[in-house]
Amino acid sequence: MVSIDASEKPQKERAFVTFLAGSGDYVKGVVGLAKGLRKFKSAYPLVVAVLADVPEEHRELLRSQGCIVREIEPVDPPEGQDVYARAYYIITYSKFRVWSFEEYSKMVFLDADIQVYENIDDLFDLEDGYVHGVLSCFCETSWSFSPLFSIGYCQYCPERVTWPNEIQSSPPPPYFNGGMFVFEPSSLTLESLLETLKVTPPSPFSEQDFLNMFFEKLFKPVPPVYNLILSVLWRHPGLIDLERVKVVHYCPLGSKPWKFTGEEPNMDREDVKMLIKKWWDIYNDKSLDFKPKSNGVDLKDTISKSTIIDSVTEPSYIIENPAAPSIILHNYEPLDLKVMGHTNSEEALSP
Ligand SMILES: O=c1ccn([C@@H]2O[C@H](COP(=O)(O)OP(=O)(O)O)[C@@H](O)[C@H]2O)c(=O)[nH]1
Ligand SMILES: OC[C@H]1O[C@H](O[C@@H]2[C@@H](O)[C@H](O)[C@@H](O)[C@H](O)[C@@H]2O)[C@H](O)[C@@H](O)[C@H]1O
Ligand SMILES: [Mn+2]
Repeated sequence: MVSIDASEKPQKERAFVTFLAGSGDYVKGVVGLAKGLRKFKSAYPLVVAVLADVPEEHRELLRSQGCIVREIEPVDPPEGQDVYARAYYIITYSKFRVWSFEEYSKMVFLDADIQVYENIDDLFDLEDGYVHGVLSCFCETSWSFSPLFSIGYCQYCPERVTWPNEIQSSPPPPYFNGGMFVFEPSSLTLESLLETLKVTPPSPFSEQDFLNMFFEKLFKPVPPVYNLILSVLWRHPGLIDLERVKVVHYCPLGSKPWKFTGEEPNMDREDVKMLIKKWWDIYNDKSLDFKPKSNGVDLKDTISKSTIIDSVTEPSYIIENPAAPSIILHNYEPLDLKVMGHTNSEEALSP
């Protein structure tokens, strides 16, 4: 019997992974994310889990930007009334398929409406056996269905309200935003996710609610600079130092850079306009386009990308000279693995 000692066992790779559905403009988000990870010299590739409805032209565009495109089966939403905060949240359960990518030892999931503004490879060194993510803010009206919203509770300022006993004896467990999480792929975990989903009714934030319930005992918060939900800027002024933010999540309605008009509430803020421009600067930076190499020869010249890139309409929104961010707030320490020892939201949020 041939034995392979640990040193010979092929090291599994690490990778970032995102999710893409439909033939719309989210593909621009993935192109931007691929270029952002390249800009900040990430050591790991970007895998894109695509549903069958993503057109070949978009898949080719993503491959031309160095992405690893993997088609996944959709995950059907649980039986029950459609209660989603946004109608399209019905498709986001399909994110669960990323647990099937067992050729990777560790993955960092990033929504397609996320951009990185620093290298975040340190996330891969977080403790194994847990799901790591950034706490959600409960202050947007998208949370108005929740009693937490009614009493004004938010994880970003837990001391703001005294916890009324009539609701429950203590604040809820930490709850993370489903746009960024660190996990280890496992087909057993995927099977358990899917089996549990069958007996779990739908809820407003679909897969995000489900993942928080499923991983309640295995979730460890990381500092908000690793997934700045844009609305935290106006819901909690005085909390985040924009200069130190590593990841921006363009969540709020109207904040998707590829369809930004500046008309929705808060979209006329100088800090929002600055972050939209930062996104476009990366998206439009041709020096960040993927340059495949073979035997050291730059194959870029042999791939006629112009026909592919042009197929994605050029940016419809450019802001000239937005003001620099006017908010200088608490500094967050860069992710220090010792921080990973904390077990509650207060510790995770403490500067
Ligand atoms: O038409 C769509 C809508 C959503 N998504 C994917 O689903 C994620 C979650 O949707 P979104 O980011 O819009 O939700 P939010 O974070 O704004 O609540 C997106 O980032 C994409 O990765 C997609 O690919 N196509
Ligand atoms: O399907 C549920 C979605 O729930 C999350 O979006 C929400 C959530 O973050 C709320 O906390 C915000 O208030 C809201 O604005 C934002 O849209 C994830 O970003 C997204 O990837 C996905 O999981
Ligand atoms: Mn998102």
